[in-house]
Amino acid sequence: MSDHSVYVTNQPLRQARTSWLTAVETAGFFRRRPQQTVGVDQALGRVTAEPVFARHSSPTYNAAAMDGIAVHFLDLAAASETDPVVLGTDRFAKVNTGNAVPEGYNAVVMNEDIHWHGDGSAELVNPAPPWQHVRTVGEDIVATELIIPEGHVIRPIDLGAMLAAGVTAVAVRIPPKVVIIPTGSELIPAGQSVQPGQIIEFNSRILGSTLTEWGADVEIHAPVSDDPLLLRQAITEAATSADMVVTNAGASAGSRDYSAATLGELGSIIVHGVAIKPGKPVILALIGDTPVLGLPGYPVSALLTLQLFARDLVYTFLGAPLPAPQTLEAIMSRPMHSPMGVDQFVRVTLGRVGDKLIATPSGKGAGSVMSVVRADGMLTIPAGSEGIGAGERVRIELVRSRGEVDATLVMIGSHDNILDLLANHLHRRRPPVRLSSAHVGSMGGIMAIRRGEAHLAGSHLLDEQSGEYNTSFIKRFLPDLPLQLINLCYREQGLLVAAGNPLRITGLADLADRGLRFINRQKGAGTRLLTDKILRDSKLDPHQIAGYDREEYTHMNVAVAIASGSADAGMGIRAASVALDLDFVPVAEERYDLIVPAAFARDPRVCAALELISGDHEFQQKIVGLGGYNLRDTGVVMYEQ
Ligand SMILES: Nc1nc2c(c(=O)[nH]1)N[C@H]1C(S)=C(S)[C@@H](COP(=O)(O)OP(=O)(O)OC[C@H]3O[C@@H](n4cnc5c(N)ncnc54)[C@H](O)[C@@H]3O)O[C@H]1N2
Ligand code: MOO
Repeated sequence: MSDHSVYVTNQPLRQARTSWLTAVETAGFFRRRPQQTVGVDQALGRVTAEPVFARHSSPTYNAAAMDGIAVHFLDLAAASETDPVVLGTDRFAKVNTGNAVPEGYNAVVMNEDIHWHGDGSAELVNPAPPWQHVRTVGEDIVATELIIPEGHVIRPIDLGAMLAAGVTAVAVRIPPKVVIIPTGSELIPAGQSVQPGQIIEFNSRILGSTLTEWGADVEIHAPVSDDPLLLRQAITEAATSADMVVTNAGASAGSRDYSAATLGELGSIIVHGVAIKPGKPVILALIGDTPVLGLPGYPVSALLTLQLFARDLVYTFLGAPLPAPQTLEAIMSRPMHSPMGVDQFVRVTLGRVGDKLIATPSGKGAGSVMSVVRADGMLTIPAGSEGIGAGERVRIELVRSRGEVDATLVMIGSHDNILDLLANHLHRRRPPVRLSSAHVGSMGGIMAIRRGEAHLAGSHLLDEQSGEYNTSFIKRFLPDLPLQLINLCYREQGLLVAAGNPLRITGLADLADRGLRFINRQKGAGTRLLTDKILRDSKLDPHQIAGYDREEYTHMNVAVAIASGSADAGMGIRAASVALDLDFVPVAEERYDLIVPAAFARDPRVCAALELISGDHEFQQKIVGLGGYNLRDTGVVMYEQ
């Protein structure tokens, strides 16, 4: 193996795409375009390689379009209510819908318009225009007519048109064969128990299914461990047998990242390193005339770079048109910083609140699969921009339909485990309602309501002076907004500790005394205020608590930190301890309410949520099953202004 120092450049995206597509084209990749003939029954979703013309007309004969009698239209020319025409049995023929209209006839009269005489003759009171109720030869398709053009993705209706026109086989493109090679010694197959340092191999399925959706013929290679010889062997074989190869991971400059060195030896590297985030270390190479993409290991980086650099290749190889992106203009709910010189791709959720379409980042980190699961669209912050300000207009490329976006209920504020239940029950309704919930703490929710960016906010802010929940904060921060405060639940707050409470933690004082590791919630979270109140009540200084500055955004993130041993205790709801089999030291019961602005009280999405909360017994039983909830006031209006 040659010198392992790898030089990752930072090419602008546009330049990288141009060099890549030019190199692939020059190599002759797009000239291959193999084709085959398949039966129409096998043709759904395939791309036509040649235009399809009608072999014969449809209908192939003049067909009755109604049940009735075939007549000669001239015989009825003089018919009227006052002077009906009576046709003898030799002047008409009975026909059913679809029957051939016999020679000598050129119109059909419906049964409903015939008065039958006892001798079998037919009395008619209306004239008939020529070819009335007749589907004439070629009315639908005329022999030799173009049915579908070349480069067309065959749909169910196209199959019918081809068969109707006598076409039983069709020339289609052979899809490009793509071999995906996951790499990394840490990868194990899904379904096995995972040891520390091991990663379930799932990227190949994201990448493979995406390629399949585009029309490629995908083969997934078994994961190759970080061994340059094995990698070299796998890539060499794949490049011989496939039209395109995708390797995954080992793309950057780590001591076990062999992709670039291997591809450099086997072929030529066109690009290594693009000024995008995520996805920077992507490698674009050619082995002979076979494109090989070395995608970064992080799932979001891998998917994004596949979209940026493989999609055009698959569609062009197939001769199919690239689907046009669907875009929408939205308003950014919070500022997004972006490094200069880098095209940054931000996954966002969208929600229509009042007359505004609000975009909110759905999560960050190139390793966050859920940021893509949740996303409704993608925002690109171009290289020349330092970021987007809150309230700024942005153009979003949709990954979901507008209908789904419009059916989204936007809830911003405090996190509670009930929200996952709510999301599922709302989605079960017909028509479904999608819940987009951003967990930014109770104060964050109140502010989102103030800016008109959420339909609902969950809040559990205790006013220490009055001992009341939420009302004083609403009066202060939402003074002029007509709204209702509706109770969702009472819930137990306490210290989440490891199963069995091995450290015998009884309260925050134990943490201070024994130097145990705490994990906190973010500023503005109701749970954070509760922690601070308890510290004050117990005359403890936050500085005495190790980990006071370590912040998480949800109860479940606090719980998982304790379950994984990275902290000894954290404040949270009982349901989070139940969910992860932790122990729970109760501290307080608190009230959790929903702020419902009057402007949205009749919104169908809001009504659906409120109906579930206050009226659905099964839903309420599920809440109780989570542990630590009391529903004595659920659905009750606690305050109104
Ligand atoms: N010193 C530097 N470190 C890193 C740089 C850099 O420029 N200098 N770049 C960072 C960026 S940006 C990215 S993106 C990552 C990508 O690096 P690799 O392509 O070498 O990927 P790995 O480190 O091997 O893996 C990253 C991550 O993804 C997991 N993974 C990999 N394959 C799969 C799979 N098939 N299924 C599921 N998960 C997978 C892997 O286990 C790692 O956790 O490098 C940064 N570092
Ligand atoms: O490019 Mo990496 O994908 O930013 O994380």
